[in-house]
Amino acid sequence: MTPATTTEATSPDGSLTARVDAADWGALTDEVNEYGSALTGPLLTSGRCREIAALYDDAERFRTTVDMARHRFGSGQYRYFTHDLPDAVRELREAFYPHLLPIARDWAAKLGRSAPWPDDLGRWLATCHRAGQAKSAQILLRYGAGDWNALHRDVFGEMVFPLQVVIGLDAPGVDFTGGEFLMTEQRPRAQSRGSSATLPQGHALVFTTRDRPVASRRGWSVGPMRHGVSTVRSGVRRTLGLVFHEAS
Ligand SMILES: O=C(O)CCC(=O)C(=O)O
Ligand SMILES: [Fe+2]
Repeated sequence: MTPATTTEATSPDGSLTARVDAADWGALTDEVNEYGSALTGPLLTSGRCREIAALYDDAERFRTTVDMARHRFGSGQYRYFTHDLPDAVRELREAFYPHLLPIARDWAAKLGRSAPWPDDLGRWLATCHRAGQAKSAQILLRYGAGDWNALHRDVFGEMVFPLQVVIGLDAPGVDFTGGEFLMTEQRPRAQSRGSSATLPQGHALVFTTRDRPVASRRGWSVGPMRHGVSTVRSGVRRTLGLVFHEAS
């Protein structure tokens, strides 16, 4: 057998940017426009997922740890990374941004809103900082049996990017059961519509942060959305959350 090259051995999933770029962004964009969310397909190897999940125990990487039950956010724990992001997390966030940007701008145009997001993610983050949203919003989450995430929105102030990404780090049906990703969409003067997604290990889900344009008789109306996670029935479910604005 030919020995693996160094690159293959250390980085079997190749460049993360190349993996993100290789997703079918035309189809993903259509699906996000239709439903407010879409799964990318496989991006990270299980080894890479384990590596990222293992960061959870490295306390110095995080600025704060949230006990979800204490805040009545559900049950479980998550940790906010410091600005000194691990390379893989930084690369993934930067890789997604240019693909989400056209969707964000299109949504803003449909809703008659301003689109304050420059091509350069760093410049947008600097704008967030100047507006008083200066803390890292990138998180690692860990749910054990009985844990869940209440329906919510990751909005921290005026500075909002309308889409975000969550990456599954454990395998549903193998490492855990339950723990479906949940979304609701509020309809004007009607009851909400629910949807769910099983997040496979190493796949990413692109989803709506606050609201999205929904076709209505008179053009586009605002469809407010929330997301959360159903109760994990057994095992451990860990995820990486990428948000494209900063926290306060
Ligand atoms: O664990 C998940 O699937 C969702 C976590 C979440 O709320 C987020 O990424 O914003
Ligand atoms: Fe969230």
